[in-house]
Amino acid sequence: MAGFGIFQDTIDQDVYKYYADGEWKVSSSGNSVIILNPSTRQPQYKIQACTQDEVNKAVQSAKEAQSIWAKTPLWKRAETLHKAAAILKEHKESIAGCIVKEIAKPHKDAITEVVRSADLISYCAEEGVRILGEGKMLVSDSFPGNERNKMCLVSKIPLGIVLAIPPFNYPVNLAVSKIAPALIAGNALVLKPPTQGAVAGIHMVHCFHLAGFPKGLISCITGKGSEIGDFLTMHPGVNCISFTGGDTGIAISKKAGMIPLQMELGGKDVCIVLEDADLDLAAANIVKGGFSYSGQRCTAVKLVLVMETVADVLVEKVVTLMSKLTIGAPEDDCDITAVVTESSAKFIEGLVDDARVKGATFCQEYRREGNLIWPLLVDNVRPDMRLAWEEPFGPVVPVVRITSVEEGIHHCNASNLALQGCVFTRDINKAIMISDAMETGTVQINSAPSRGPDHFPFQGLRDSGIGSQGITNSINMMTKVKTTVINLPLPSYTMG
Ligand SMILES: NC(=O)C1=CN([C@@H]2O[C@H](COP(=O)(O)OP(=O)(O)OC[C@H]3O[C@@H](n4cnc5c(N)ncnc54)[C@H](OP(=O)(O)O)[C@@H]3O)[C@@H](O)[C@H]2O)C=CC1
Ligand SMILES: O=C(O)[C@H](O)COP(=O)(O)O
Repeated sequence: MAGFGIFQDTIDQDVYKYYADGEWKVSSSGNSVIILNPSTRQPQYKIQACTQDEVNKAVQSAKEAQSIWAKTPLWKRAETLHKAAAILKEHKESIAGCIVKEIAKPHKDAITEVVRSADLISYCAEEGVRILGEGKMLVSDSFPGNERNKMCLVSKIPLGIVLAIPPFNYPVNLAVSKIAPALIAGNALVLKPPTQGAVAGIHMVHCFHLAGFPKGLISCITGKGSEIGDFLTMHPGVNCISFTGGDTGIAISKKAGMIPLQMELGGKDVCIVLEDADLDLAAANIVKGGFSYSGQRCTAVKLVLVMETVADVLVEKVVTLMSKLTIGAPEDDCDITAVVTESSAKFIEGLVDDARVKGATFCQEYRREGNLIWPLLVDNVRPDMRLAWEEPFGPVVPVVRITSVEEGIHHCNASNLALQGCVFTRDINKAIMISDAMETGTVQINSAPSRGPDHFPFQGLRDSGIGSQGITNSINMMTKVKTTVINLPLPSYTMG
């Protein structure tokens, strides 16, 4: 249960503490932030509103801890990460319980998120041992005009302090996808968890605490992003920012200093369905891709672009499958649960109203109670409607009927968001050509967009991001290359 058993140090009366210098602490601000339960819209948890001074202190102790951690053998770093993974898995129920209450994720999906996160940490530890354990040696005589008198040893070194800012929808998984690569690479880590999801994040950080990392190496600074975010992202002590979220990331990238940035931002993932597609497969993927976690995934199917000739059949199949979705409480494992906040529900409603006024066809009656929105397929969406371009981040999927593949590709490439996309066809040659023409970070052929498995590269083009995630890419991104050149007095050739 949240805040009990091994987690009792994380809470002071009814306010969760923040974590710095190896200890759970109460903020000197005397202020807390209330987290509302999306389903009940009642206060569920309280977290500390940290001060700038507390950020400064956390950064200072991260700096000291990092120099110790950088001297810790790689196998030992990996061993400590494996330990954290095991503790996390052991406490999956408590952590999933927080996820259910804070972000209304269905219980079974919350459990999957925690287990997936533990596996990510372990995989990252193993991958780190492999890729950081080996370097490169270059010799000078491969470049014109040189003899073999210089040997260049290339290795990867830590950046220093990585600032991790994950979004609400995967408060554990998208936090560890930043924490584990940062740590295995020898960095210290400052986490600013999303407010909605912070308590799950605090429980997860406690698992790292119990695993025995040096004090100060990891900290968890809580508070509203709008209040403490700029101070953190512009902090001179931060050497790298790994951020996942919405347009906030664009603003951060403009304000941050000359440090590496990893930005995974929004998506408007299209699903192109051709005449020769397996329409049952496409329909099943549209429903799974569009409505899992009520559409609150950056990789959700956010626009169906279907050839007019098969549109009626596809829409009918999707509507039939949608009628089987259960709607209600995350505790009951319902498929569709309340969206994260009231402002999110209102935003989604605004998109739906716009489509209604402009003449789209509603395949179901629009229904909303509080933050709970019933799943909705909106057919005959046209490019002048907001739903054609904006991401609802909710259980609403628009359908645009197209008369040519080129029209679909054009729509996909005209969007400022370019995370993933998918294409359904039985013709692999067409699939490859369409995939090549789609200017997005990833194209899935005959399956809905998806980030995982977590070692696959994951990236967005245009406003969807900077850099690439995925375990290997994140480890590499959180290191810098260092070279040491051995200069010989005379050229030396092996066996020469
Ligand atoms: N590409 C991807 O992998 C993903 C993209 N997303 C995108 O994220 C959006 C929804 O997630 P959401 O959490 O609402 O996104 P936000 O961008 O609102 O928030 C993301 C994180 O940034 C923090 N934050 C807010 N303001 C600042 C600031 N000024 N400086 C620094 N940090 C700040 C938030 O904290 P706080 O909660 O305290 O405000 C939160 O931790 C959608 O657009 C979605 O597409 C979501 C998941 C994955
Ligand atoms: O945050 C998100 O929405 C993700 O990065 C998507 O992950 P998923 O495809 O595994 O749901």
